[in-house]
Amino acid sequence: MAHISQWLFVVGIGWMGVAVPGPNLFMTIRNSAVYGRRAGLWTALGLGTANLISVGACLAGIGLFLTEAPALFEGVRWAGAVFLIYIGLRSVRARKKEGLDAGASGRPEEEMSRARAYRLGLSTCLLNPKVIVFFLAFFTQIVDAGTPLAARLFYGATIAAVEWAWMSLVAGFLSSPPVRRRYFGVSHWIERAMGGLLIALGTIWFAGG
Ligand SMILES: NC(=[NH2+])NCCC[C@H](N)C(=O)O
Repeated sequence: MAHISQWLFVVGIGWMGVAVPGPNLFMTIRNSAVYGRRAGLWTALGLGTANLISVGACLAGIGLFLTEAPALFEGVRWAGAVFLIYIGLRSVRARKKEGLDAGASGRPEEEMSRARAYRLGLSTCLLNPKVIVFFLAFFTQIVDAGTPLAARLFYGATIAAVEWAWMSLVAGFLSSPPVRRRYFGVSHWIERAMGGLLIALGTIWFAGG
């Protein structure tokens, strides 16, 4: 029973980390609002995969290595900042999409391949060094020192699943035909707004935030 309550605690902590607005969320909103359900769901899958990779890296001690080697950590942070600003700049220049229907079928209006959506989710999350820091803190401070490796793996996988599930819900909601019809005419503004937020985050990362 103690295990179930600890696991529920992990679900809660994971959800809190996931629900805080950040690049992962902005990328999910952008891709699902502009490119439709398929793109949103594949982005969520990419984010979930990246979480698993970060969990693995932390458990293998690579995470600690990253935070102990400031140059490496800075490298990831800078790469992440460049990436966010690049995607952000492409997004703020988005034009109104002419000649497309309101997506009643829920199909993507503009094509974004599954692979591209997946890669965007994966890179957004992998290039965010804070995700590694989150997992390190989680494994060293929240889960106690005596927690066996198998339980750690399971808890890490739980957090990855929470991220995947939450972002899939966001994507599913934004791309559902009734919701989509409401904002369809202004979806380029959603793309621009998300682009602005990505640029802002990238700039903050450059500044060391
Ligand atoms: N499991 C995590 N803490 N994932 C990081 C997600 C951070 C934040 N929710 C974002 O949208 O960027």
